[in-house]
Amino acid sequence: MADPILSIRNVSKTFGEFRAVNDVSLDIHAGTITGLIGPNGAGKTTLFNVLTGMLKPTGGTVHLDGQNVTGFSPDALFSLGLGRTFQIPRPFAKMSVLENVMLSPMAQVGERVWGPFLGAAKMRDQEATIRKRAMEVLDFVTLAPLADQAAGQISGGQMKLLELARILMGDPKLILLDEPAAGVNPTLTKTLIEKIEELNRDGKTFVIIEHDMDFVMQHCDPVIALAEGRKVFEGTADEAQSNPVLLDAYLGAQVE
Ligand SMILES: Nc1ncnc2c1ncn2[C@@H]1O[C@H](COP(=O)(O)OP(=O)(O)OP(=O)(O)O)[C@@H](O)[C@H]1O
Repeated sequence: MADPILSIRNVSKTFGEFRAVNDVSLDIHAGTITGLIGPNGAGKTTLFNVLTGMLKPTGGTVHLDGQNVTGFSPDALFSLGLGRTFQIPRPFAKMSVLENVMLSPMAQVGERVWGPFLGAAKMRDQEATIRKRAMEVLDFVTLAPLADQAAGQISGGQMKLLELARILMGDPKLILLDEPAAGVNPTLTKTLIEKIEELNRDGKTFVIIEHDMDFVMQHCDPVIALAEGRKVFEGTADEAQSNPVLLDAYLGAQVE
């Protein structure tokens, strides 16, 4: 098998005495949609926070495409092609949907790098380019009709699509989604899944935290389970559904 796009070795994160993530090792392979499951408090979001540079691990290493990126900042990781969305989206509520996408960190990186060297006309050109790209991305996630609406006024599901649009501005190769389907109506969930699968066919790799087991079993492979900070299962969706321990402890009635 090809080298993993993301390689996590013995990663731990403690808060005081409490081990939220405990010695987790796993590989994410390019082109997959990995489902990360586990009960509340298992450490899934904490692991995402470590992988995306929002928290520094207490121990262990993270390699992205073979490069040791342990402890890198979220900006640096985003520049290297790692995008993530949050369990609860936090758009700039008073700005328009389009402005939120135009403010994506990747567009900002461009501005930081080029801004001081560009004349006013070139800056306008660059803004036009960012605007055009933002509209394309909004069109892709089906939000183009809402481009001028205040981001605080769209639905929770539309905010999740907006988050996806923001990270797509950076053209990431690896996308981590934290509970994309939570609180989203079935129609928008369907749209979101279609977009994830389309992006995946185009070569993007996903890791998805999700409590909705139908979502995980139908769209994720492999499936990895955490419990009390540790990795307790790794296998295919079929194996997950027939694993007695997992079924009993983490999937329960949801699968039946
Ligand atoms: N900043 C923090 N300080 C102290 N404890 C924390 C902090 N962040 C998370 N924890 C604790 O770490 C544990 C793991 O939390 P985490 O949010 O990673 O779990 P999760 O698997 O994502 O849960 P959920 O499915 O409910 O989102 C929880 O007990 C949580 O209270």
